[in-house]
Amino acid sequence: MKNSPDNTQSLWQLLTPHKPNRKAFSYLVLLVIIATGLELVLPIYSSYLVDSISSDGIDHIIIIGLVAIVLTAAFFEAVLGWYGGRLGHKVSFSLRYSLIGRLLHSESQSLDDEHSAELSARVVNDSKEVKSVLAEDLIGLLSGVISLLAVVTIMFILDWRLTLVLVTCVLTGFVLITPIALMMNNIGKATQTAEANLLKQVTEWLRYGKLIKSHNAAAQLQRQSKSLLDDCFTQEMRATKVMALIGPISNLVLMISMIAILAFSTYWLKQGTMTLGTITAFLLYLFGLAFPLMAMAMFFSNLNKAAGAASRLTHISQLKSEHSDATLMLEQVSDFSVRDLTFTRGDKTILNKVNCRFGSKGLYLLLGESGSGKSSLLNQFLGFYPETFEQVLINDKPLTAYNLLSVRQAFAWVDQEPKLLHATIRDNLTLGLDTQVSDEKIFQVLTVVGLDSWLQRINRNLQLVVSEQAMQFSGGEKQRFAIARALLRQAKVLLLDEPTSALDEANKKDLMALIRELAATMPVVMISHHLELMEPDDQVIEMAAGEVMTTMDRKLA
Ligand SMILES: Nc1ncnc2c1ncn2[C@@H]1O[C@H](COP(=O)(O)OP(=O)(O)OP(=O)(O)O)[C@@H](O)[C@H]1O
Repeated sequence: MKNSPDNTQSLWQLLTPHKPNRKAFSYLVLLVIIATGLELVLPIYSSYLVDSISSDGIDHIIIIGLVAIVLTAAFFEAVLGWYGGRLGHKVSFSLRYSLIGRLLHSESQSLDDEHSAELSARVVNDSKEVKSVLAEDLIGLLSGVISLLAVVTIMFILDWRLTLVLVTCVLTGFVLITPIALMMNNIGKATQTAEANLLKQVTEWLRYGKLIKSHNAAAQLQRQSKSLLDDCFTQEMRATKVMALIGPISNLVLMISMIAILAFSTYWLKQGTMTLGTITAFLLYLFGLAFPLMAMAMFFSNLNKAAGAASRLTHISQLKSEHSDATLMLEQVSDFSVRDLTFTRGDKTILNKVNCRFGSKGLYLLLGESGSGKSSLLNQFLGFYPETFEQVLINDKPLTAYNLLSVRQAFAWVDQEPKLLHATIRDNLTLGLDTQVSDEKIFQVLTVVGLDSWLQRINRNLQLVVSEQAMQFSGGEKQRFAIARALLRQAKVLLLDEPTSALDEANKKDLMALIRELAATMPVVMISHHLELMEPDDQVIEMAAGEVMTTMDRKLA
């Protein structure tokens, strides 16, 4: 993934559609002003309290006032934390929702070079960086700026000499801390990349757990994980070193400021040009300033991290979405074909000037050696490749004319290795269906595809979760299950990619009988390597090296 040249601009562009509305932002600013204001009132009130202590003690009303200010300040601080957090979480929700949508709706080829686990890590982790800069650091910055301006003004009114001392100390602290905090920028980006790599590898290894065990590769891969973990460790240690520097430097600046203020104020107190109350207020403001200053430094550091994350998320948010703005709905399929279709990937010509036509019913066998382009030809009808839409015709109209969703509703595709989601049997079977399907209908279809004994074995439990690793299906059962899923969609065309490859002779025969039954009412295009499956009425298309060699109604002798 490329980093865009201006990361901060990427962050802004990424957030623009998701940022809180003006009203919500105004409430946030109002809360910041109230909470910060109350915190600023406290030192002035304390100064007043100290100066009003006499040998008779102190007025109760003044103490009650102090408690009221402390409690109200605490209350508003809590409300601000809650409200700011909520705004940040909402932005994160909206951002993640749109990124997930973009990934799911993107043109399938745009993800060809990406790794799914890395993309997931981006959507989850990078958006977290963006959120924390909004939910936490932005509030810190706002209250920090307000505090700083207000405190310096109040102090200046209280005593300009001591203010000059304080401002000098604060500026020194800022000059020392900011460059160190900015070092976090590159570290943050490197940490995110290292973590995304780790997640990518671990996900892959867990997904193929049985392959790894069967190849005795567990120990080897665990050793490989060391270098990924080393990478994470190195970046995390760099961050820890920077943070370890920031803490003592802030403390040092705070201490020196305190000593300077105490020294000067004691001198001016002895001269009689300053009261004890003013000194109390200054010391409290000094403590109060430490947090906003740190928060401001953290904001700029985290802003850089978020901007780096945003440049990667922008890549996702700019993925090209599939075209589906055509309004013509595909209701019936009387024929479908490809005309002079050439399909390339990089330098490779996968399909070369292919012409073939399929009718409204019957079984079409797509034969050819491995790699001859059979699957690529079938995939053209599913609208995966916009560049060939004009050469793919349904009812003599190009694919561009049709609403893509209706095309995919009409063409059911059963993959060479049917994919089942980690979800219930019911959810797998009704994937993408808007209408409610009754249990009876599901049982009936499963029986039609010959899965009745399998159904008994799972106690007709449609809520059973299909596990990623457990073998709840044999190869043949999986194929049948995928065909049942296609039938439930009431598709008009069935595209089958080697459905018999995993089956023994008896199962192959049964499944072929089912396919032929279906082909009596609808077109079924089936990829196969097995010539012996052919029957007299089948139509055969033979492919070799991306070209159609023959299309014929082959009658067996
Ligand atoms: N997206 C792609 N990018 C690059 N090459 C591709 C892509 N899709 C297919 N190919 C290549 O095109 C060729 C044809 O692939 P295809 O899967 O269509 O063949 P096939 O006849 O169905 O093979 P098999 O019978 O083994 O399934 C293969 O060499 C494959 O590697």
